[in-house]
Amino acid sequence: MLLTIDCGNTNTVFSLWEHDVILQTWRTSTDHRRTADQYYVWLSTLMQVRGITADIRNVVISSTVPRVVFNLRVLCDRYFDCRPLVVGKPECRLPVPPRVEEGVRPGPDRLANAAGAFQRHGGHVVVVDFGTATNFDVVAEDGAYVGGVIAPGVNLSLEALHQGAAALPHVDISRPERVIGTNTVACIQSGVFWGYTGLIEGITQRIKAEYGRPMKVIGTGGLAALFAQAEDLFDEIEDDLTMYGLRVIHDYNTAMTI
Ligand SMILES: Nc1ncnc2c1ncn2[C@@H]1O[C@H](COP(=O)(O)OP(=O)(O)O)[C@@H](O)[C@H]1O
Ligand SMILES: CC(C)(COP(=O)(O)O)[C@@H](O)C(=O)NCCC(=O)O
Ligand SMILES: [K+]
Repeated sequence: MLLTIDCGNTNTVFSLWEHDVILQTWRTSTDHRRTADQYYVWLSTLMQVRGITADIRNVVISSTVPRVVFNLRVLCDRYFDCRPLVVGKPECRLPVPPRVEEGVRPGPDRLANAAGAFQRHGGHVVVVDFGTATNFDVVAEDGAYVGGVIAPGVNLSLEALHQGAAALPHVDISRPERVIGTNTVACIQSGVFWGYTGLIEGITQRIKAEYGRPMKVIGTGGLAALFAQAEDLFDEIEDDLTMYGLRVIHDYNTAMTI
């Protein structure tokens, strides 16, 4: 069985695949101090709860936090008896290499998104990925990741307001009906929700204008659905896009070694 691991700056997500479908997905906070043994106890307990007896033999990792990769490698070696494919490392080949400036290392999450988006939609795609950062990943006609935009993430912005302004409380994101807030919380929610709606609209429009061809806009990450309520921001929402991209990269590497 294949395990795909998407480690972001906030959360680390594990998806277990049975053939072409994701059987289960589990999420834990990202912490580079977590050991291989801790991961395994956590993962095997969750599998037991679901009655899954998995024979994991293949693992693919995308990590935007380099430090956690060490313990994830130990997990694979000690418990799954395999060497994981780590996206961004030289031994992990990509179906289509990125076209960016010399020496730039695009986030592995962005490379996985590009691989997944190309497989599903062909090229000419913008992926809007709501994580710790809000990323826009541009995928060209041939499937190459060709760059994009990195904006501060929604929760990071909310947290920054709280940290930086003594009188502003911590607020959770939600969609306010009105733009003009009549209390502090409503004002913050409006600023962040409608502010990000404008950011997504504005940046996708500018990307399309610069790219010069019609493009599909795919939203992914936990908050995509919330923003989709606001306006017509996305052509599709695909929560599993990064995981699917990891699977595509795995299949490509397997085919190359046969
Ligand atoms: N459905 C949701 N509602 C509210 N916040 C969410 C939701 N999904 C994710 N988040 C928040 O969005 C932020 C980014 O989440 P995540 O996608 O896990 O980021 P990363 O991939 O960078 O680790 C986190 O602060 C997380 O708590
Ligand atoms: C922009 C990111 C921090 C987003 O990561 P995430 O929000 O998923 O943790 C990540 O893609 C990254 O570290 N990128 C490296 C720089 C680049 O992509 O150009
Ligand atoms: K991510």
